[in-house]
Amino acid sequence: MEEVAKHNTKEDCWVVLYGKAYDLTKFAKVHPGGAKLITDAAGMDATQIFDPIHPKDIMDKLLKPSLTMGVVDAATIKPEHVAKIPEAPKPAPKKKKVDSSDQAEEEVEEFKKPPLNAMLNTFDFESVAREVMEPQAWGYYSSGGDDEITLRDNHMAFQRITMRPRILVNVREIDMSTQILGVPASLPLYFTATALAKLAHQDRRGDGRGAGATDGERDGEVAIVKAAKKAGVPYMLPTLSSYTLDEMLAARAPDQTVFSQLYVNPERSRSEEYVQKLEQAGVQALFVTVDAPQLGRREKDMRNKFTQQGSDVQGDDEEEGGVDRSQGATRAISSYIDPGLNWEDVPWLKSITKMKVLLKGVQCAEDAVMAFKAGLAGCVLSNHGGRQLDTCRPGIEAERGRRVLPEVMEALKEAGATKENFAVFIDGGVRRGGDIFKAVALGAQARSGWPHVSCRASEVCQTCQTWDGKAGLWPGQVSF
Ligand code: HEM
Ligand SMILES: Cc1cc2nc3c(=O)[nH]c(=O)nc-3n(C[C@H](O)[C@H](O)[C@H](O)COP(=O)(O)O)c2cc1C
Repeated sequence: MEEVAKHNTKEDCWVVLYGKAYDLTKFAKVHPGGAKLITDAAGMDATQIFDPIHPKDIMDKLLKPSLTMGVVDAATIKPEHVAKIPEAPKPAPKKKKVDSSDQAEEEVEEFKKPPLNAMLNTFDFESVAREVMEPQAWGYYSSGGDDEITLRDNHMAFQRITMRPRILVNVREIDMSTQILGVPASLPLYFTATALAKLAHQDRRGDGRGAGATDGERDGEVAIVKAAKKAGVPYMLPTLSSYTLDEMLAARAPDQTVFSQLYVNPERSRSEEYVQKLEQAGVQALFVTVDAPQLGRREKDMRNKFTQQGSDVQGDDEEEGGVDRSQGATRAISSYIDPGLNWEDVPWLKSITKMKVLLKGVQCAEDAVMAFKAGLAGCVLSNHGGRQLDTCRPGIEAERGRRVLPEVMEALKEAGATKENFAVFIDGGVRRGGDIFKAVALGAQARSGWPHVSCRASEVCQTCQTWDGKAGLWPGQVSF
């Protein structure tokens, strides 16, 4: 460790991860999370801060073997060598007035997490998550592209769709079970792929009880695999997971079927290898993400990081400063998501697997029809939860002149597609059961609900003010 500690500058940056020292000097400059996260740990053991974010095998996948400088003797790692998560400024705790006989005093009100069974919908979960998650992780989870117009509109579009009930229908027996791509599901819903699940389920307080953790566990995607089994719905494993693929697959119950999301790597052989592994493990369907060829600009998340890392948005360092850093990230992200992927690659995608291949991120009728004609198994109408290109239409949009799902369904029918030969899914803004109902009624086959919290109530006040004149809560929010 003494040897590693000598390489403790931006220009000469070695970092220890899981007992091995890596020379990250060059890699830091193209690191999608920004150089600072790595150079701040120069000469140190960064395992503690790395673990909640990345799978253990990411170095083997992305770094040249020559950058592994050697194995570090654990006995030589002293507490001062261990890089710690910087203390993030937490929002000031809420205060309440307490009347005493003399004067009104202010008392700090600690946030108490309500019991799980008091959280009834995703708005409730979001309210709690905002309080208990680390601000940096919350920034990553809750932010959308640019002005977050699409992010908000995704749910607003559901609110614009109103019910027209028919009466005197026998609803004594209700069965919501269905099949999603041949996989039985207890209701028409699957858990979609979301990167970096450990960020919401980690131990960052040093007391063994992390933000979302119950017994000091940090289960991330592994917990979602188990929850999907319990709920009887499929889960789409993310490519950019915080657990390794093997760990996620091993968490499955013997009879559990999962899907997988795929970001196509510019080195196609890497994707081929990944897909083969999925296929061998019995994964049923491959959802290729096509709406993120370049990284969306999440300004709230960026601002959050800068506040916490104490760097200047107009920073003088090309790699670390606000705008430049984000462009650095955009350049770097194309090192593992191929921005050149196009329709001519579809035959290749179909040729590398026997799994059903679908496109995730289709946003208009023309592309849905092209996917059908290219012989794909289906598509997800999605704008990536408003995290990529802002001002896109919500997949559920049904208003005249802006329609997406109804337009897609009509065009597909005209092109000869049927429920049996082409599946249409939808995601974005699904926050409660009624939303799933609306999507199914309009023709989609399943809704992909976000397994974590996904209503952006934090941003809602503004929206609410314009929407119903009341600041604060959406209808149905916080009921405890
Ligand atoms: C001190 C060590 C590290 C820390 C604290 C760290 C932290 C982060 C964070 C917070 C992000 C999310 C950025 C965003 O979405 O805005 C990120 C992204 C990323 N990092 Fe790291 N990282 C570290 C080391 C590494 C290493 C060694 C590699 C690869 C060998 C790596 C590869 C990536 C990749 C590919 C992404 C983009 C995809 C993703 O979000 O998973 N990182 N990193
Ligand atoms: C924190 C977060 C991470 C995500 N990561 C991925 C990802 O790695 N791959 C992907 O295809 N979609 C990703 N998505 C998009 C989701 O799969 C889905 O399209 C979107 O969240 C649906 O909108 P909703 O958040 O309003 O439910 C992510 C979404 C969130 C919120």
